[in-house]
Amino acid sequence: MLTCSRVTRTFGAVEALRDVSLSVAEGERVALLGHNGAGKSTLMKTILALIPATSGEIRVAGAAPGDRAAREATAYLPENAAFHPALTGREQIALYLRLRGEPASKAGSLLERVGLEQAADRRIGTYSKGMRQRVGLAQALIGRPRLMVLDEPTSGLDPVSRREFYAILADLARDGTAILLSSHALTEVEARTDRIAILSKGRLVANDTLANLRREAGLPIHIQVAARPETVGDVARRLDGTRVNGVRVDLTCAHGDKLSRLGQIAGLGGMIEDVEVIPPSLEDLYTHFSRRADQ
Ligand SMILES: Nc1ncnc2c1ncn2[C@@H]1O[C@H](COP(=O)(O)OP(=O)(O)OP(=O)(O)O)[C@@H](O)[C@H]1O
Repeated sequence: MLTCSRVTRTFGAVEALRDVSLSVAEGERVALLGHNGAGKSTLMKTILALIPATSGEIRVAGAAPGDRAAREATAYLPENAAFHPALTGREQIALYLRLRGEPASKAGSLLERVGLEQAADRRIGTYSKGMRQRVGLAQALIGRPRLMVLDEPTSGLDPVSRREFYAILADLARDGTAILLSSHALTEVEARTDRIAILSKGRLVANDTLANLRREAGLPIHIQVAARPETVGDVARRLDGTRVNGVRVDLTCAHGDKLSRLGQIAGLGGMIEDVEVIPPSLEDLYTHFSRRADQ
């Protein structure tokens, strides 16, 4: 649905994007991660034809950005979507529907889709930030887009609103919508997107599933072993681990040694109460790939 091939964008001496190649298939949710100034918004703007790329090629649903076919296929939710505070949710969505040449009567079903049916006839000025983001999502859903570009859609949302927001995105992806979203909140995209793309100083330094990135980075895995209080000293010694408190022993091992370490732990039988395997976090991977690109 979206392909970016070797996209570069410069602003004077600043290379905001350098040679970025990235694609998003139908039904795929891709998280675009990067520090402030990494180039996320610039990439989104070139995809939307709000600014041209300096070089490289972008295709949206087979068309060039800005072409009618590409525009019809694409929806965009900017980071801080602003709506008229005096309008109700229904009036605001009806306005966008009319601008797009669609019947205003569709506003109700769009607002229902994003869970705003109860508040549809209240003024947006009385909405919480989470509710305003939902209005933004309802607006983005007009015309059944095949590609959604969402710039930090969950910033400022509480955990419950975030969960609900991602549940709506999961439904859309199941229906075949391709989703590209940017985020600073690394942990929240872990289980909620299909692929992670990391931009660092304008370069794409990682682009794969979380499982593959973990394998590629080869960062150590942490294992927390809960031992019986009377055996914890013995367990720490036998596993050559670190005793953390009265009952816990922590181990660190390479990805390839995980199974043999778990076998060792299982061999201690009744001395062990529980085992927790903690893979490298997305934060660890993010740091790893950003640093690696700097070397
Ligand atoms: N119109 C512009 N003129 C000059 N420089 C720009 C312009 N737009 C972006 N830049 C520069 O390009 C680089 C990438 O900016 P961009 O806004 O794409 O980053 P970002 O990853 O979206 O950051 P953030 O997370 O802070 O939104 C930055 O160095 C920024 O200062």
